[in-house]
Amino acid sequence: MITLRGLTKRFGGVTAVDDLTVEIRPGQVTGFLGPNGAGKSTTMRMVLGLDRPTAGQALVNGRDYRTLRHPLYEVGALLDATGVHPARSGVAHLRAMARSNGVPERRVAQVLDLVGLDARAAGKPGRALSLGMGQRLGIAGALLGDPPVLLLDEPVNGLDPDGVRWIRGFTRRLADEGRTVLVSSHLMSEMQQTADRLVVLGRGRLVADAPLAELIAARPAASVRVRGPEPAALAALGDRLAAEGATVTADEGGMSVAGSTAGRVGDLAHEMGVRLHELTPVAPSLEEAFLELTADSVEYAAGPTGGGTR
Ligand SMILES: Nc1ncnc2c1ncn2[C@@H]1O[C@H](COP(=O)(O)OP(=O)(O)OP(=O)(O)O)[C@@H](O)[C@H]1O
Repeated sequence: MITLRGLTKRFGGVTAVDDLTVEIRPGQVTGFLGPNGAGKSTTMRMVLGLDRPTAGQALVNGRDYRTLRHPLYEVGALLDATGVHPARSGVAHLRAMARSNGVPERRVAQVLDLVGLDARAAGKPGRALSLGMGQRLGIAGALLGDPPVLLLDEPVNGLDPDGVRWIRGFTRRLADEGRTVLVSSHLMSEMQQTADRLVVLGRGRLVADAPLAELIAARPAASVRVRGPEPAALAALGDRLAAEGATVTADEGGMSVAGSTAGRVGDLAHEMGVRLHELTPVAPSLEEAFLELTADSVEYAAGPTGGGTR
């Protein structure tokens, strides 16, 4: 379990994370979604004790990271690719990590096995690792202490389709084992494939916190597609809808009606005796819904003060 309470981080004049209160629960993959610069990495860094909150709290299993006696046993993280020294092998990296955290060395072979890295791959120096192997190694490191909580920051960035599939399957398995799994991404399409629940950030603020299915269902219908065999009757229907305040755009074989509902268009067509062959609500794509949710922060990211330095 990860608990954020009023979590706030300011860097000079930039509020990277703004009064964030949310609970990330076990047994689920929680997608942490937001455009670049929304504050996802900063939030994860505060959970891991790498950045100190300006205000509020970030708790792992009810405790501040800095008070955990054996943090590797409580929370594992993949923050950036691997952190493996270019000249050091993956297995040497994991052994050093295990030693300095009081994890028995036999666990190294176990985690390599879990992430599907064989001895040959694990024996390569950091500089010879592909991005996909580097991610697996990073996740192996996160799993060394078999922690109940895992944070993965943009784990699929730059991976090939096989690597992406592997990460998706693996995060699912970790959640099914009852762990708390928080996975960040700036891509709605990615989260759609991975997450049970979404926590959406925009400009450091909580924009949504709901099951994925609920967010999908809550998307408003952007417009209604209407087709019929009688152009004149359809045009009359369009005029009535426009008079009610809808925006009607004629297109081939029919029209598109925004600012009304399929129910209203259908009722009116019935009342006017207009034959219809199609009446289809057209929902915006999830990507569009996401952009809408985070529109403020997108503007912010594109604005003159958006691209601050780390
Ligand atoms: N150490 C720092 N010093 C100053 N500003 C920072 C620092 N770290 C982050 N920021 C700023 O805080 C804001 C949030 O950044 P953060 O990296 O947390 O966002 P993000 O959602 O993880 O985006 P990305 O996917 O691009 O990493 C940005 O405006 C960023 O420039």
